[in-house]
Amino acid sequence: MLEVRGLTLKYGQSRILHGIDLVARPGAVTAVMGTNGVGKTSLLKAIAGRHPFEAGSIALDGRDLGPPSAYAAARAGIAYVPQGREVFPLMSVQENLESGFACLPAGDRGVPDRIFELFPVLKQMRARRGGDLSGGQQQQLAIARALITRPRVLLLDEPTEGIQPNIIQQIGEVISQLRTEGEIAIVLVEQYFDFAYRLADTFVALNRGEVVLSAPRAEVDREGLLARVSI
Ligand SMILES: Nc1ncnc2c1ncn2[C@@H]1O[C@H](COP(=O)(O)OP(=O)(O)OP(=O)(O)O)[C@@H](O)[C@H]1O
Repeated sequence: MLEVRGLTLKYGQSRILHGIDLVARPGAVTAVMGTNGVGKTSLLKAIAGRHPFEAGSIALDGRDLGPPSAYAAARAGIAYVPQGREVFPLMSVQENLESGFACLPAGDRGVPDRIFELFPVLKQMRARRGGDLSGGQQQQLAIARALITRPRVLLLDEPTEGIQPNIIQQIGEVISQLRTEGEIAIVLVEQYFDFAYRLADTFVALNRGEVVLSAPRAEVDREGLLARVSI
């Protein structure tokens, strides 16, 4: 279980996150929602060790992750799929997948068949350069690369952004499968409301760097949530 407590984060003198609490459980999708600029990406970056935070703590299964470090977070089991995907354009699909090995012990450095079961298109395109894939295929590659690390937490930053509907559906199916398997805590930052609403077990709504709603699905009214996370 991922536990974020009292997280505050600054860019220069501007405080962007003000004491965020968030819990994400294995086998559940925690959707982090809110309008542009409320701090969703900053929160994921902090959890992934990509940006220092000012105060607060991040713990995985009761163990504090300590000072922010992308490598330490990845080693601990936190995988991050950034907004914009960050696929290496000149490297092949296979090489992009293998770049996920960096945080794994040598004995675990193989691409499991499971990855190609989840994303069959990547098997066909193994030798193709990352930059030559469509946006949707790149998004699938970015998720696959994150799963290579056998994470306990999967952070997804706007996985549907700029992607055509049939691939959005496939990505939704993969997220559902991962949830059903129950091993991974999924934190989904998403502006496509219906996509997030369909998948999420818990909703966390942010406004101006603060949590304004945190509730399980059963306690959330769709229209009320939509009003809170829309402009
Ligand atoms: N590197 C940075 N330096 C300074 N300010 C930043 C930086 N990155 C983000 N910000 C600011 O921090 C605030 C939160 O940004 P963040 O990207 O976390 O929001 P967001 O909710 O993910 O937005 P979006 O939905 O548009 O991606 C915004 O006001 C943004 O302008």
